Amino acid sequence: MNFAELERRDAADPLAELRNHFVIPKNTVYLDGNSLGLLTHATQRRVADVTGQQWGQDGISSWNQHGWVHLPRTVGDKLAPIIGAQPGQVICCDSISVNLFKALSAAFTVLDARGESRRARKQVLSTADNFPTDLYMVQGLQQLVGAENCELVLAEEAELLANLAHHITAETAIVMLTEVNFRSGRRLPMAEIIQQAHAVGAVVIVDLAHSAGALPVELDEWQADFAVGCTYKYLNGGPGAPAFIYVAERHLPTVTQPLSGWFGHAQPFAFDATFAAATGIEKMLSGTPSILAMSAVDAALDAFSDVSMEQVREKSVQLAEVFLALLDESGLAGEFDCISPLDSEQRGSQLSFAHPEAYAICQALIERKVIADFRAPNYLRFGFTPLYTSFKDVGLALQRLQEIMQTRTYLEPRFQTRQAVT
Ligand SMILES: Cc1ncc(COP(=O)(O)O)c(C=O)c1O
Ligand SMILES: Nc1c(O)cccc1C(=O)C[C@H](N)C(=O)O
Repeated sequence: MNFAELERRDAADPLAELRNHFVIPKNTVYLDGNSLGLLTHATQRRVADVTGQQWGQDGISSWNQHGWVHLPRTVGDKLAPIIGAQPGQVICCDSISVNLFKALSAAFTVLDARGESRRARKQVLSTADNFPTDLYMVQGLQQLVGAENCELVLAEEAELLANLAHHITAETAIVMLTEVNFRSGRRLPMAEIIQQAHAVGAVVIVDLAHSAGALPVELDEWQADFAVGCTYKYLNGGPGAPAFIYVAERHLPTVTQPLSGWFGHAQPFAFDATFAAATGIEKMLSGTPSILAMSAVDAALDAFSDVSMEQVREKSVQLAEVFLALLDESGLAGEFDCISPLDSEQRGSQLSFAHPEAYAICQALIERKVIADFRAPNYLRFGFTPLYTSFKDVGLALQRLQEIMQTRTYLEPRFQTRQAVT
């Protein structure tokens, strides 16, 4: 496949125009939207307006005048269709980690409301290579409430998939899974998993960090109980942008969560000494929303207003398929062990490869302005963001990878020294 063919694909791409909504770093092929999405022009303008006019001129009256006080819900409702949720079930706040703590605690209250005994049903099932913060949050809750009330149980992903019924049992309280694995890009069959969990009375929390904005998600249709996700990857909300939490409507009247801050109160501005939770999704809020960061997310979501997630998915699959075809043509496929499923149905919007020199190759790519990333111990990840990744980008990435491998530049000492944070 030559560059003429890649340019032909770009010309025929119905999403191609969306790239113009983004600030694309100069001469750069950006394949790291699975870690930090690019800035949109709309966000740049909004942040200028929120600082210049709203905060700068209208000041404190902006809480009402510019709807700051309702922003978590406004952004939640805007995000809802992207993750297959009817409005009123999603709210933007905090980080995934904090939202997981709230979701885990709330999930136990769903079981309490059914009269389940914590001691009989205390297991939180997850996968051993889930993103660590997810596991850490369960460990933190376990420490708080005691191992007799909450116990983290880990399964190997492949073993779990091979026999759901063996792992999800009457002792399982909560199944807490990330739909798309951050290392391998493997996508779990969430509808099937949720069905099995519900069949044995367990509650499900889905982490959508690597799904939201990258592929169609159907939380309502799946009958998911809770979900969390971030907005800084495929939703392009910006570094440290606030996350989101989904609670299925059927649970909203009864669930409670322990981080009962005043923004989760039914009447925050009554300043009552006693907590009384809001009745809707606002009950998942804790403290004051981060308005600058949340405004950035709000504006970034406009990029999704005229596209369907099916279109996004179709392009994502094509980008990855072109990447794999070009890798094959380059003769490098044998050298890079693809740890992502080769069946596109089973993966998210990234490809990951194991290579003993993955770190150095990644650094050499970055020097040539192909932004990929490295994950320990030896994985090279390439993320495809259909809103701004072009087919030509994929061709350029492969061309530069080929140069690096042929000239063995990655063996130069400067690429070999690992930085503490990548
Ligand atoms: C699956 C997953 N969950 C959680 C996180 C992080 O969550 P937080 O928003 O708390 O930093 C990440 C990435 O940073 C992730 O990939
Ligand atoms: N959230 C991140 C951050 O604050 C700094 C650096 C990277 C990240 C990430 O998002 C990592 C990401 N979840 C991953 O898949 O590796």
